[in-house]
Amino acid sequence: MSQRRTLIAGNWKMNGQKADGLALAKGVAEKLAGAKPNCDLLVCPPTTLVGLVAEAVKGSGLHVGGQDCHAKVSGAHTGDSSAAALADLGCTYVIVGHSERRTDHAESDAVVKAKAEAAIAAGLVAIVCIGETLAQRDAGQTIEVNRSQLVGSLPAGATAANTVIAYEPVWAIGTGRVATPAQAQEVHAAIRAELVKALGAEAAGAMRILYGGSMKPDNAKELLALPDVDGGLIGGASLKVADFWAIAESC
Ligand SMILES: O=C[C@H](O)COP(=O)(O)O
Repeated sequence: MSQRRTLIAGNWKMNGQKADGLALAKGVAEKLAGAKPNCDLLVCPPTTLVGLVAEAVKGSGLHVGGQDCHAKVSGAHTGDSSAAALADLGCTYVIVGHSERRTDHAESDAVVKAKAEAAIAAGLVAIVCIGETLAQRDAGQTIEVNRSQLVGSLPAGATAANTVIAYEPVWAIGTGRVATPAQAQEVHAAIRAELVKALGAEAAGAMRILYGGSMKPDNAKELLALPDVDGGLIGGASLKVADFWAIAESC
């Protein structure tokens, strides 16, 4: 049996305002009060809602996370949020290096690594995202691209307790085109092998690697059953209580 506890993480992205965000978070927390799925559950609302959501679900067992943090603790960085501030609001996780941030904000592996290190220093678990584009996959570069992003983005001092890796093929995000189980397992196994080199077999064996990219209730069970898939980072399907819960129940 895997020593890794499955993590089902919802990334709401830039969706939700007070009323619908609260309803969504409370809806998931209420489900959690009635039944305990065989996984950890996390929601990552937009920064504008993190404090409100964290207060609303306090004590429910539902984890709350940020979608990004700055690498610095404080200072003149207009519009950014520090990892410490997210922790202060009640977050226990933060996503770093999502492909949308790598693209929209030109975040390099070095920036992502620095953000992950800031997250860990603030006591958060860093969810470090990597993944290839369709052009890179078509060019046969999938494994090398993911290997290189992983090595460049992995925080110093990474352990299974403070770091989670999320493999998100860019071509599968928000497209409805999910990776096949064989495609997902191939990359997850390659990531695990690279983690063994970087951290040793024990830490690598215990570290969770999530799959993200059009994970839905109808494909989650098959993906989550793969030997090196330890959970999901879910966008669209995390915006509906029923869909997110159905995925959690397939753990
Ligand atoms: O962070 C989540 C991913 O980008 C997946 O999004 P999606 O489930 O809408 O494809």
